[in-house]
Amino acid sequence: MIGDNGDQSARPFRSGFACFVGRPNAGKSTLTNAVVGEKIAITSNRPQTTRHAIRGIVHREHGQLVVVDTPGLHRPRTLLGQRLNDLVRSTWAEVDVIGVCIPANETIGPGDRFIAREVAAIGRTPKVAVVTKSDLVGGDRLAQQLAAVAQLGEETGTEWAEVVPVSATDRLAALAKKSASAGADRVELLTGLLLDQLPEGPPLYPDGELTDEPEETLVAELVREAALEGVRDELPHSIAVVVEEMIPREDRPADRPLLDVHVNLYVERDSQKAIVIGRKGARLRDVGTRARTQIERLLGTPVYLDLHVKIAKDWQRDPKQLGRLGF
Ligand SMILES: Nc1nc2c(ncn2[C@@H]2O[C@H](COP(=O)(O)OP(=O)(O)OP(=O)(O)O)[C@@H](O)[C@H]2O)c(=O)[nH]1
Repeated sequence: MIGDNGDQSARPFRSGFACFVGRPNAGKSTLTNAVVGEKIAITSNRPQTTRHAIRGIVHREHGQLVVVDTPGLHRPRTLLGQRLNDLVRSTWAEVDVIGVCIPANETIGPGDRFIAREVAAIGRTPKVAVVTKSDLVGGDRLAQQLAAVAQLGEETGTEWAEVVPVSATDRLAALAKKSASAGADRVELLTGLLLDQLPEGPPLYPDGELTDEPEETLVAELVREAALEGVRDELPHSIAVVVEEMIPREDRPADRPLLDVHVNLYVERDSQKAIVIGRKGARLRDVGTRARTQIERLLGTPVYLDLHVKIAKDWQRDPKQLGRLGF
């Protein structure tokens, strides 16, 4: 609102980058989606789901916040693991504010301390502690966790600019108009606090743009998300997805368009291929149906999804294959 309120109109426009860090499964991707208000990053209950630095863009009257989603930092066991860690560190060094995510329902452990120390070393970049998944605990436990997070800051030499509890899932539900709650509202509060930490500057992206990721990447991630559901052990890390082609079907009436989407899903071994495809192809059909629904929502057009499972032997350890698969 532009009025004659001196304070409001004098408020400078701020813009810049934020990232959420935290150990695997801390809720970083879900929080990115909740802050941006759209499904930009895929999520799953398997650790290390995130592989790409995906940006979501938040537009507010007085600022623009670009959220970069990074993988969780972890002990690298493969070349992919090493590259992911490098990606995380280089992202941290570039952003204007870091949100350190710590789940409300889990005791603070060595992983959180490791990350807090790493971010403390990044010097002057402001750090906001975000206590995620606040919906999973009661008020007493939440209060204890907030105190533990303050303590973590002291122990590791990290100076928290703010400590904020949030529920990203409640926020996403509220956005879908299903409910309202304090945890959901505090996502908006967090967004404001992050914006306050940004330098003054003009918008970095056009109004209304929610992400600068190419559509192909988002589509590939939606397919990977569908494929991850229900698979176990090492298989999630062995799945890579590449969109080969997206072309509008010719000879369709203008009011009934159809987009042909050709996707290859790579696994590392024959046995994994069999699991992904399932008995008589049942599992792959199911993955295709779920992915197609999400892709149609994202792109706003009916889609024909052509999904193939291929083997890229031991791709996680092979530099050439990593390159081809976009890492
Ligand atoms: N109840 C509840 N669950 C949440 C919330 N945020 C995330 N989760 C769940 O926690 C799990 C991990 O969430 P992600 O957002 O994928 O976590 P992440 O930190 O991005 O994980 P990596 O990509 O593996 O590093 C998923 O099952 C989410 O649904 C929340 O606010 N409340």
